[in-house]
Amino acid sequence: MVLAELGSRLKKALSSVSDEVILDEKAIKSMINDISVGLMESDVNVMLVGKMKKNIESQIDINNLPKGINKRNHVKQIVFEELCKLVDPGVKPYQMQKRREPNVVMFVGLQGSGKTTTCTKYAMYYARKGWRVALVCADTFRAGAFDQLKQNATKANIPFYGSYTESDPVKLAREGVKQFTDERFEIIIVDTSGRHKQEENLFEEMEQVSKAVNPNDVVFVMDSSIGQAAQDQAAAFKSRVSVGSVIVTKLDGHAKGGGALSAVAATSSPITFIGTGEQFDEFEEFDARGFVGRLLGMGHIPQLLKKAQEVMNIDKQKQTLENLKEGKYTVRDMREHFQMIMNMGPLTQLMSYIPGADKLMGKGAEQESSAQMKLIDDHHGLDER
Ligand SMILES: Nc1nc2c(ncn2[C@@H]2O[C@H](COP(=O)(O)OP(=O)(O)OP(=O)(O)O)[C@@H](O)[C@H]2O)c(=O)[nH]1
Repeated sequence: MVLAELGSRLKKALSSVSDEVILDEKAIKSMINDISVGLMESDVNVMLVGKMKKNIESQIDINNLPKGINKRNHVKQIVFEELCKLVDPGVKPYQMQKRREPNVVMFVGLQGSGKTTTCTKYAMYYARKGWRVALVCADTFRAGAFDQLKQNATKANIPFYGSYTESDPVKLAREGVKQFTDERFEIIIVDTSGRHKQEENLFEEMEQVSKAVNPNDVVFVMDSSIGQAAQDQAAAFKSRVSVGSVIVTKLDGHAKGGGALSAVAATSSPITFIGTGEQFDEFEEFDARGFVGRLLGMGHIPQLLKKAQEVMNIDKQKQTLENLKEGKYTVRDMREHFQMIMNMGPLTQLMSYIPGADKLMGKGAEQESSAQMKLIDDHHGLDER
């Protein structure tokens, strides 16, 4: 689970609302304080935390609640909504469109933010949903960038375009987009160069590539380890190209993730996905309510259903149901079901969509179940060979 530390801190603070014998002003104050400290330890900006604190306080008048209202649920709901506001700028991101022209998406960000890896994760995400997706490498700055994209794309089975000899990123981007447009691809992803710092050369190159390919969306990829400094970085990129969405990476490894997410939201940029690991399936759609719900251990059933629908072959399921009615369930059926569950992503991620599952799965249990799933996976691999 991403931001596990912040999650357990927030859960503990909220559980005091259920556990206190008398829910009075003092108990509420202590809960708000605990939540604020937890957020600040996750590098959320002090001003944002202060604003959230005031908003919560102004909505909870514990001594004058209308009759019939469940005090504890009322308090929890207010806290939940305010936490959602911290990571939700309320701006709609670009939606892919099925039409004659392709959806061109340009990726920008600093070097090492995870751009190239994220391009592949993004491409795979849409390819799994049935879109015809291709990748263009317009990064001529970093030696080995094309090789990396080529390797990733080959592994993920995504067509790609790039060159070992061409040094003009604008030419490469234009040619790649033209080739895939002619070949009727529906989503063309252009990976651009990064630099160590936000510097003029990077921004100029970005603007030129953007002019050449006229993207429908510009995705800014940002490493969560920079915490609240994300606000300045996102604002700097936004001021030079029309950033339409943000992907925050490496949320698996950094305690400052909360700071990064809230800082991006503060620039009114919608976060569309988060990166939660180096593997291509460690990539999640970002939905503020679902994210906060999972952080607080409330789960997110709609997302679980969506994931199941993505990997399910409905016709096959109907057949299995018919077979089950007749009492037939073969080892092949069982293997297919295990495979389907594994295609839904890491088990720990799935469990976080189930309300209260965090209580059932301690850290040891998490590791054990991933190991068990790996065993099944290995066994399945053997079977295939
Ligand atoms: N833990 C973790 N590692 C990630 C994630 N996303 C990317 N990485 C790793 O971060 C490192 C840098 O990723 P790249 O994709 O090469 O970064 P980049 O931004 O394309 O770098 P340039 O092409 O040099 O601009 C690699 O080791 C990736 O495996 C993530 O969500 N979690």
